[in-house]
Amino acid sequence: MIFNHTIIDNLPTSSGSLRPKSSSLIFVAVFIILLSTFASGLIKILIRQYLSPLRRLRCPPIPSMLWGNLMDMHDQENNYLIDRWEEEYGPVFAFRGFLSGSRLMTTDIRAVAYILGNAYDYPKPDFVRDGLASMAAGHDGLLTTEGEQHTRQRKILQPAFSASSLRAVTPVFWEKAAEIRDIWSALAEQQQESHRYDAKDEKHWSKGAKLDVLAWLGRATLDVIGLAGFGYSFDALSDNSNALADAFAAVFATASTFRFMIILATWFPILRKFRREESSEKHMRKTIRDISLQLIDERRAAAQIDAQEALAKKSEGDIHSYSPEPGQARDLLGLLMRSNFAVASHLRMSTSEILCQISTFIAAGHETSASALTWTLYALAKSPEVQSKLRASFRPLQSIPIGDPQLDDELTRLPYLDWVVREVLRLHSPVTNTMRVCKKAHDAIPVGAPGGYLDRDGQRRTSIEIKKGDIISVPIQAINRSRVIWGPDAREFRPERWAEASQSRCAVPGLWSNILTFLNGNTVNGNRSCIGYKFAILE
Ligand code: HEM
Repeated sequence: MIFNHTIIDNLPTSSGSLRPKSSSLIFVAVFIILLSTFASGLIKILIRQYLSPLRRLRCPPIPSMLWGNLMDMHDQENNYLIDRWEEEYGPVFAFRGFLSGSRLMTTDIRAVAYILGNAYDYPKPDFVRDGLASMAAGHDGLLTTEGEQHTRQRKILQPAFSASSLRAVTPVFWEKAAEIRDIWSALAEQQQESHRYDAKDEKHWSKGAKLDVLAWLGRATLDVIGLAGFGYSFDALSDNSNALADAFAAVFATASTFRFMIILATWFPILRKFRREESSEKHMRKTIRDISLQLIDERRAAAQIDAQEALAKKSEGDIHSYSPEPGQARDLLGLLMRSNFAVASHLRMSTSEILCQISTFIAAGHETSASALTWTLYALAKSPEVQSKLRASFRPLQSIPIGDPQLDDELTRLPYLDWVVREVLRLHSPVTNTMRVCKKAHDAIPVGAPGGYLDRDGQRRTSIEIKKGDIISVPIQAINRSRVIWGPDAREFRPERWAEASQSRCAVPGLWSNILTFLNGNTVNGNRSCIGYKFAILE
């Protein structure tokens, strides 16, 4: 009886009132409420985990009852752990999460297609959405919304990624590519000069220069999304100590550290409120918010006139179309602002939604592209013969000046460039996996592997039983590199594979190029594929 004991402890020993101190009572009451909330939460988790049909799946050994396989998964290099598990347990198995709860992991492409094709029945788990929302100024951004709100937002934003809209932003890619080329050339020159000066040793020339390529490309892609999406100049490349670029780099670097608090907050949402926020994160959020408000303010008047003119010209039926008028801005900000004044509710976005979209697109559109470009340079540096072939394929285009649209067209028609881009994005997917949760009371996910898979009791099964609340991991990178799917050389960087008919017939349910890098979806039950994939490929 902790409660009584505490009250008795509060009784005055000599004279005075016999009433216990009210502050102690409140403290004890709060403590008991917290303890019972925690205990009932824990019991619920344990019961749910015990009843989960995923317990019937085969699973790797569990190194810790508390953290399951989570620490091993965090520490693995390049997702090879998942490859090993797939080799040992087949395309359908479970790994263990917090308190050893079973989570589904599947590389079976039919099962993955089913999960991604029913995106509103299999959304991102709440703890993932909360994490993304904290980067994106709230829960109203495209990455985190669900159902009708998500469908509406995607329809409004889609025209920003049409062929003609992307053609209009191509000069930004050229401009930033030239800028980073000049910066790197100058830095390399400086380093070589200093080597020569310091060591007076010609051999240093052959060592080349050291550059933090990922950090520089992060700055370049931040500039690109700012200009191409919102007509805003972050000047991250030209400003050596750009605070926003540094803040983004710090946020993404800390996101990759294993933190017990994050795991606990997965299951106890109240703890998310006490999450220690890095100062870089705070700074990033505040800067983006200030910039977004400034952008909204600047474009509000123009958007209002745009919307009124469109309304005056259109008949009632036309008001329900999504396409901007000829001459109207098709960049992201233009579409967002016009939607703020839309008459039809299914075309309208609130100011809070617009604020979230701006930070969503800045975050989703720049780190992923920087990572893809860094891996491209890495792959080319490791394969000098691919580098030579690629360079040779560009030579015939040397006479076409940069800025001439013919050059853009010719580049998109170069087969070797196309294979290199596909191969980098297959082998080095910047998003290595994603998570989903089952929202249906019960479901059976179909499996395509011939003969199905073996469960823990050695029984063959052709579908995966799953219950509401069960968590699924979609291992994007493991599927892109699976030897079962791509053959024995799956982990080699070999652009020529894309010339072989067998590869293009590969049945991975990806949005682009039969790889899972940009995920997939369908318009009926949720399309969560990357809306910016064409932008990224051009970039
Ligand atoms: C190589 C670069 C990129 C890669 C590998 C990539 C990959 C992905 C992936 C895997 C998703 C799905 C995430 C999930 O549901 O779990 C996604 C979603 C998204 N991406 Fe990309 N992305 C890239 C570039 C871009 C760019 C350049 C933009 C914007 C200009 C962008 C904007 C978005 C948005 C807004 C979503 C959310 C879509 C939705 O849920 O409806 N991405 N991306």
